[in-house]
Amino acid sequence: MVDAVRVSGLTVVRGGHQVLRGLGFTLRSGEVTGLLGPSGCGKSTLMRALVGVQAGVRGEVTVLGEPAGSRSLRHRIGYQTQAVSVYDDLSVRENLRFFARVLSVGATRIDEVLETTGLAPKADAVVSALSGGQRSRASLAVALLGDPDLLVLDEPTVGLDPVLRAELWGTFHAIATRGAAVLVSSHVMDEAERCERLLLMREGLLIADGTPSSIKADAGVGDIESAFLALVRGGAA
Ligand SMILES: Nc1ncnc2c1ncn2[C@@H]1O[C@H](COP(=O)(O)OP(=O)(O)OP(=O)(O)O)[C@@H](O)[C@H]1O
Repeated sequence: MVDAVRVSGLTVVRGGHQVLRGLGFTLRSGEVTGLLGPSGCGKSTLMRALVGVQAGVRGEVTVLGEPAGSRSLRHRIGYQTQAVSVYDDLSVRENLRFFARVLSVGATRIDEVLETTGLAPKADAVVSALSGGQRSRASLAVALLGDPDLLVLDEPTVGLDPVLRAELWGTFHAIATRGAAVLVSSHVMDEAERCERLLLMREGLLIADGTPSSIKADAGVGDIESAFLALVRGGAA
């Protein structure tokens, strides 16, 4: 597998406080990596640094062989923020048409992302009439329009029921299988088992980087939540 992202010595200072404290890791194409940690530990800041929209970044962040934020990366990265990023008063298809024009993407891609996100039956529904999960999938559909090589998803499953969550994780894996690197953040530890690889964060530091099984085995416990607690108690951060 190819490294889609290489990060070393990544530090971000906001309001005089070190929000990220010298992180180093790589992300591989074809894998779903989970970014897990408690609220406020720096997950969104890290994601913004990868996408190239974070202020106050120090260290090296290379995405698809280019420095993060390079113009040439714009169409190669899909980013879903925590806020729903589609227009409420337009239908799903109208939103996709609008963003496809912005990205200079052909109309056939609209049908593909509707299929991938399971939104084809809701294509002509106005966004304001959709459920929370469907809105979240509409934002995901927009993030997928450019057929990105790196997909960065900030808490895409928050507030969704277990069935929808399982479906969305299936979608993330399908996207990775087609060759993209997928980074998904969550503060819910039980989502860890759905990832091929995990980055565990606490207070701006990376406290573990590995497969769910290797992290559990290293900590000598049976679940990621216990592994996280063992790492914290052992003084990893
Ligand atoms: N502009 C800013 N000035 C000062 N502190 C900031 C600023 N932006 C973020 N922070 C702090 O940086 C830390 C990390 O924030 P971030 O949003 O990255 O966390 P998170 O892990 O994504 O949290 P959540 O899971 O709640 O979204 C928080 O403690 C936050 O208060």
